[in-house]
Amino acid sequence: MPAPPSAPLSDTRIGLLGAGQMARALAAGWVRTGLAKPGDLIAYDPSDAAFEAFTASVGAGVVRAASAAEAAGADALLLAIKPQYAAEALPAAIEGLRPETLVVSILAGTTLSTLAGMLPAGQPLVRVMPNTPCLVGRGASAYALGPGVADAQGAWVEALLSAVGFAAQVPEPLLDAVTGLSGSGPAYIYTIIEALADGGVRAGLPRKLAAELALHTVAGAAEMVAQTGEHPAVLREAVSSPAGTTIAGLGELERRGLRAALVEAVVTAAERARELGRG
Ligand SMILES: NC(=O)C1=CN([C@@H]2O[C@H](COP(=O)(O)OP(=O)(O)OC[C@H]3O[C@@H](n4cnc5c(N)ncnc54)[C@H](O)[C@@H]3O)[C@@H](O)[C@H]2O)C=CC1
Ligand SMILES: O=C(O)[C@@H]1CCC=N1
Repeated sequence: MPAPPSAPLSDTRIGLLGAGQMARALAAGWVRTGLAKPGDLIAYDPSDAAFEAFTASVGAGVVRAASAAEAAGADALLLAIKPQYAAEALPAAIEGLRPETLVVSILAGTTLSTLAGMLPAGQPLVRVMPNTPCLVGRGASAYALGPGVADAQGAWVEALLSAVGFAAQVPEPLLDAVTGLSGSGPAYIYTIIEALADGGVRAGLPRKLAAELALHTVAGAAEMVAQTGEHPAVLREAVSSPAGTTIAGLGELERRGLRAALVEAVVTAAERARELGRG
């Protein structure tokens, strides 16, 4: 598990521009791990429904900012709006930004250079690609620091992301591939869990049991890779008896192209992130 956050981190007020799915997952994860108190989170979202869902997930005491500028007046500002709305939403936030406020963007595709062009010159800026399992402390995030980010600010971002899962610093050009793999990846795995359960039902299991077995099989297999450090192929071979059931099932996966489908899903999502970045 990640190291606990240090005391100064927990004193930082974080503004959020947008309080939707990903903002909620991060903020609830920070509160859950003790990194932030709900009252340190100041969110601006024009949607009442989004803010209500945010409060329900993160905890009573989160502050609803009356304007984007108010949220931007915190010590750091998380940009958690859709990439398509950035140009429209950012000017309202800029009024509240102080020159030293760290801006942390989770916008898919939108580059540091594009964001810098929409912010005051020299504003410290970090681009992050998190994923929704941050909500339960099992996120997978990567981040790239913009020019002018102080070492302490970089360390703060690393701590912020490590508190809710795995975090890695990468060169910015890799972030679109990160988006295709871990940003979008939870959705691929949910599909796999659902399909495994459907298979169980087709093979005769009651739905509830099939869903439980599918979930624990995926979680257990991931934990095996993590804890043994073995290559997945080695672990797969250990399940596959000669002329047994597994090799018969794996044959179907190969024939129907599961491996190629997953590779193409990641590559296509990464390309879509690049397209979003081109506007
Ligand atoms: N959902 C995910 O799994 C991930 C999403 N992201 C990124 O996170 C960002 C947000 O995505 P989601 O949370 O999925 O979207 P979402 O639609 O759930 O949340 C966006 C929120 O922004 C609000 N909003 C719209 N206009 C606004 C404005 N002018 N000022 C403030 N808030 C405004 C909307 O009401 C909405 O609640 C996107 O840029 C996406 O690329 C990154 C990683 C994973
Ligand atoms: O689907 C999307 O565009 C966002 C970015 C990564 C996950 N969700």
